[in-house]
Amino acid sequence: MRQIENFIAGEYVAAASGRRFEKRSPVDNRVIASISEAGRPEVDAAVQAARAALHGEWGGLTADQRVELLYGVANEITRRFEDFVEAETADTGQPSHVMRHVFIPRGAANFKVFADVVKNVPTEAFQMATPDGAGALNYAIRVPKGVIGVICPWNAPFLLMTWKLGPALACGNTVVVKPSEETPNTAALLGEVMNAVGVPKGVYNVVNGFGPDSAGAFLTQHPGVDAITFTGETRTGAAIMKAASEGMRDVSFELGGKNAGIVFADADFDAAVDGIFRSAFLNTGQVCLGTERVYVERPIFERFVQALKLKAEAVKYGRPEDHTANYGPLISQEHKRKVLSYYAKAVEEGATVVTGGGVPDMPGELAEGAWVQPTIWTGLPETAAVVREEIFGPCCHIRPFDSEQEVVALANATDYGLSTTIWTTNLARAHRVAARVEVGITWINSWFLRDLRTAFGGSKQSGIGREGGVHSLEFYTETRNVCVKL
Ligand SMILES: NC(=O)c1ccc[n+]([C@@H]2O[C@H](COP(=O)([O-])OP(=O)(O)OC[C@H]3O[C@@H](n4cnc5c(N)ncnc54)[C@H](O)[C@@H]3O)[C@@H](O)[C@H]2O)c1
Ligand SMILES: O=C/C=C/C=C(\O)C(=O)O
Repeated sequence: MRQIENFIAGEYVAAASGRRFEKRSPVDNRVIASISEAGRPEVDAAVQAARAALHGEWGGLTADQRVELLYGVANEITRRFEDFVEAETADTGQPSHVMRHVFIPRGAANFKVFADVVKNVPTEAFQMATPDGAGALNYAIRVPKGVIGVICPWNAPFLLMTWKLGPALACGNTVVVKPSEETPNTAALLGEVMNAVGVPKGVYNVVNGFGPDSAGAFLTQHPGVDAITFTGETRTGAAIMKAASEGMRDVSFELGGKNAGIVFADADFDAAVDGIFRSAFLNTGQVCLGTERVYVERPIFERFVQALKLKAEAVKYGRPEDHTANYGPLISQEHKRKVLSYYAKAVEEGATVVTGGGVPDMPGELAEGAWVQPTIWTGLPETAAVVREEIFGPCCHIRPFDSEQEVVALANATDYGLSTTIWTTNLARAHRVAARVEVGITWINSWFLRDLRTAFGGSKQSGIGREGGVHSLEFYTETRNVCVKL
């Protein structure tokens, strides 16, 4: 069984309280790790270490020197690729080939892309006239914001953590990370990488624990934290925003979604079925950008439902290292209970269960894991709880539509606004609909195709702010204007 400690000022340390909690495997519910739960003293020490690093060697580095170090971090992640794959699959139970091809490579990319952004982005300058005719010159300088609190979810732990660390460190900040209690492994491993590469002590710190009355709350309430970046549930975002209001600390939030997939009758049918299948069921539906509401134009509705059903019924359950498997368990027993409660609610609400709706028959010790069937419903009104609320499981409701106007209204009738995926071969319509859907991220004839230079974030209750490319600089730096009278 793995022992996971906190990582403070370059050292792995257990909490003074001696408190530990257990991590169970999603695959078979075995206890696989014991984790030290940081209390206020450890959070305090981590924030102080991060502050000291800002004023120490790290703060004295040039941008070029930081960029070199971050390239070193990316290369060391690549060198230890299999360790990261192993750590992430242990935590999430997802197929290792998905980790190998999608999630872990993004960890290295997240450091490289933001190193490049910081190296290449210009700062603004404005010349202005003055009454004496000599003029003045304004120019901007960017400075790091300071100590950043980084609060992470469990669904794509390494990708989502490094998506914040890359720009935070490239901009010269220091960080204290609170990984999800469900997925502490890769954050701990990254400490070894930082030390191996020579990132100064205190730049990267990790405190483990839960949210309320634990490391998450202690960190977000800590007055030594200058800004907080958070990915997770909208409800948690509200609690963190409250904490951040004390001291007027800035926040960047990537929150929940109830994303719509829109399939027009003229779409490339097989590509649309494949795309919606991936968006609903990749990572067992635990993707913030995933599709839980599917709208299909009436002429192809029945055929589409049948085709998606066939694919959902063909998933191969199995352990992460089983190369023939393409579908994993949910993250935890707790999440399994939540998803199954929605499966039951859908039936109570009068859904037609096209496929799934329960727990698969798993052999041997896998029967103890957090497995649920991929599930498709039809026939529910838009007011049904399973059509309105984020379930974060492998399920979707499919409804027919008759016009472009109708489907835009349906897609927008939600408090969330993270992403959408539109399938059509009519380009003019694709652009029209994309402009009218109230979300931060729209994919046309694709899904989760990521260019890390683009703006990423949600509208409405799906988030505050945008990260990605130069947009990340808005959050991770403070812009100062200098006005020089000539
Ligand atoms: N918009 C995006 O980019 C994006 C990406 C991935 C996941 N998500 C969302 O994340 C959610 C799933 O992740 P989750 O269940 O881990 O989310 P969560 O909100 O339950 O937990 C996220 C993190 O916040 C911590 N936390 C909880 N309460 C806290 C508090 N009061 N103060 C400080 N920290 C606290 C948790 O310990 C965890 O580390 C889904 O809603 C999903 O849509 C959004
Ligand atoms: O589960 C959510 C996945 C989010 C993806 C990103 O934040 C990203 O690709 O940068």
